[in-house]
Amino acid sequence: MSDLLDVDSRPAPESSEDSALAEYVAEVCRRLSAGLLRETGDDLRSVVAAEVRSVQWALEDPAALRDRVPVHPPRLDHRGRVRMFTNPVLSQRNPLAPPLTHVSDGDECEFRVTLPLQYQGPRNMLHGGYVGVLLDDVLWYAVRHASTGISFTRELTVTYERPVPLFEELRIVGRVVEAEGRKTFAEGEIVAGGQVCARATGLWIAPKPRRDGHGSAG
Ligand SMILES: CCCCCCCCCCCC(=O)SCCNC(=O)CCNC(=O)[C@H](O)C(C)(C)COP(=O)(O)OP(=O)(O)OC[C@H]1O[C@@H](n2cnc3c(N)ncnc32)[C@H](O)[C@@H]1OP(=O)(O)O
Repeated sequence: MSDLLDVDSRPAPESSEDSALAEYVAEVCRRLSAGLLRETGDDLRSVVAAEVRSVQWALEDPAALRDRVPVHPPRLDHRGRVRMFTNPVLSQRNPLAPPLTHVSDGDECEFRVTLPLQYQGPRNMLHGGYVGVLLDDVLWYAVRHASTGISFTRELTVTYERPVPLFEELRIVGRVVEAEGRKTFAEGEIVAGGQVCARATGLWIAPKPRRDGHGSAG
């Protein structure tokens, strides 16, 4: 993940081992979610027992996760407050996030992900609402990358051209089309197997400057 999403460079107010533990437990939660939706009977019990054992193992042997470098440890903001990266699409520490892998910035920002069962809408296809969530986040990121402050999504139009598949790698791409004052227009798409499955266009607006000259977001 790019430094763009770091709140500050000050050290995380918890040990690296604890940050690694939190991200590991989030991974276990993701596997458990998929297992609960996939398995029944004895297989379900085996999956649950195996994942509970893996958390016990990580808790009982602090050295077990020594080689893992936390991706999103908590940070301190400029007022010294603890800031957790909670984003439900990108955060390694949030079990709700797949999370996406950041591939590149530049004229286009690109992320990749292979989505498991818990994101299913129609059989083997991504839920349409989550298609919008992915595009909102990646287009927001492209806007953030191209500008100095934080903007909020004002308008997002999604066109569903073909089903977005689960269980295969997706490319999610976003780019800025035009910037004018507080407004930034962006567009992007989700691509699977070389085919565009969904497109989005949208408008992001930076909050009005406060009287002290700062934006009101963040
Ligand atoms: C650090 C790590 C963090 C990491 C955090 C990672 C977060 C990722 C999040 C992904 C993105 C999100 O989900 S963001 C969350 C979802 N979005 C929201 O909750 C936003 C809710 N809406 C709002 O708060 C507000 O509407 C704002 C702030 C967006 C804008 O309010 P405002 O500032 O009062 O806007 P307003 O004056 O009406 O409009 C500004 C200008 O835009 C024009 N305008 C308005 N709408 C349109 C339109 N559809 N098309 C053209 N132009 C328009 C107006 O005419 C005006 O032009 P002119 O008169 O200036 O010419």
